Amino acid sequence: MENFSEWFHDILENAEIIDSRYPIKGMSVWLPYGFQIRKATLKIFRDLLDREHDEVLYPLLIPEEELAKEGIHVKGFEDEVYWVTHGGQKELNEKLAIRPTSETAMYPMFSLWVRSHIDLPIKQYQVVNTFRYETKHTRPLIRVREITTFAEAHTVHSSSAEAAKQVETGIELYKEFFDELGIAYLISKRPVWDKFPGAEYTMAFDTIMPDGKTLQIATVHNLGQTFAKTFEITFENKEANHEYAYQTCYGISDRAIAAAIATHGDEKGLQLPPELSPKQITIIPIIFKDGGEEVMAKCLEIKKSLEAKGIRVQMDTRDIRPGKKFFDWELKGTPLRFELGPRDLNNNVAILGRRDSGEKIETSLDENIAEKVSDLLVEVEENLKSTAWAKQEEKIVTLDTLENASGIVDEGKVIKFYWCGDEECGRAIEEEADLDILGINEENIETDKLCPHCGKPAKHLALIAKTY
Ligand SMILES: Nc1ncnc2c1ncn2[C@@H]1O[C@H](COS(=O)(=O)NC(=O)[C@@H](N)CS)[C@@H](O)[C@H]1O
Ligand SMILES: [Mg+2]
Ligand SMILES: [Zn+2]
Repeated sequence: MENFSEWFHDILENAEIIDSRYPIKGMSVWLPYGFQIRKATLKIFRDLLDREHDEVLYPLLIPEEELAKEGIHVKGFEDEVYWVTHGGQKELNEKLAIRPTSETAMYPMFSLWVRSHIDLPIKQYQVVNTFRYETKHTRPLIRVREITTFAEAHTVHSSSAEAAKQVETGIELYKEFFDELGIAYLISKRPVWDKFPGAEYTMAFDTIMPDGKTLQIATVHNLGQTFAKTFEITFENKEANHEYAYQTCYGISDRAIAAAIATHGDEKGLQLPPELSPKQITIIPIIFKDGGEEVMAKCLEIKKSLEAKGIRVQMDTRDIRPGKKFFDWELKGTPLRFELGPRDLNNNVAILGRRDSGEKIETSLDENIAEKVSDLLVEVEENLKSTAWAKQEEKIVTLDTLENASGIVDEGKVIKFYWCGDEECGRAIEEEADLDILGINEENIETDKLCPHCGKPAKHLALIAKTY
């Protein structure tokens, strides 16, 4: 893990997650194994969003006129938008943007739908691919040009308070989502100069990758009435007056999968929380020349009992030596394995192996194996999550001064510091340390400490780091 970037690229290839040799920079192919992980991730995500959102689907293409309507928004994306200019041989009379995100696809429709406060709130989400002509160094899953797993939620409200509350709901949903992926995260309010184009404020989730750099894995934006004014989304309120609506939007992407791979992976390869892992246990019959049939029969019986309990199980019956099988499934990150040989059968025992702790647990075959496996899977899930949070805690240092900030960050740390919150000061801090202020992690704290840069009274605890 010393060279995380190399480890990350290798694991995507060796565990057959994606193939980034697709002949367009920043675009890759989801391979079968990776696709199953993506599918499991989206199932977790949809189960959460479906609690109070409607899943929908909007067109990929956006008329230039709509994309350009909101000045700050289009400014923020003008260097990243891909355009469609032709239909067949014919040049289109209006360029069409390929969605970099879908505000300008959705909000003209909201404008058609919203008339009265009884039409509100609208809470929709879609899981689509979006396209951004990223000019910074692209990396598979981390900074891509086709964001294949862009899950964007957009909500419309009849009051500013309700929109602010929805931002909090979005944050809670994402906390649950990342908790299920066992990913540790930091939540901060992005500095004003780094918020989403057109938003009033942006709340962001960052995770500390093994190399100490932080990755923005989700954002929740309070859009205020800016887009409602641009797209004429107005409603008749209870007092029969017309008001502009209040909006939020929030999203995650392929980075959620990148973060799960990075968080739980190790020198042996991929490691996945049981909910994400395509298979949760591999049964490995240890076959010698004699006693093979009984071993196979027992293994099949165990496989059936696991499947009956809804456990995703596979049996590795390849004619290769067991050690190679262990290696392969450790590389693929399968949480558990079940080994059974003729001698074990005679002693009426089997071995359950844990990928996370390396533990080998001798188990009587008279036990309820399916129950034991279910319990172990819960233990593995808890262990992976608590390990991730412990690792994150180790990487955060709270400092009174930013003197040696870049040196400390180079050791793979994230710095929490007392900040005045002023933009000019913040930008100067970033400039001097050549780092990014992630934002305010604890707002309006009680402290008599002074801002390390400008000496004004500190108002918040902020985070600063090297970022992806
Ligand atoms: N090039 C990229 N590759 C992978 N993920 C990305 C990329 N650009 C953005 N993301 C992810 O997508 C999330 C949402 O993107 S965003 O620009 O911050 N916000 C929006 O687009 C809003 N419409 C909410 S969906 C980001 O928090 C980040 O995690
Ligand atoms: Mg970007
Ligand atoms: Zn200051």
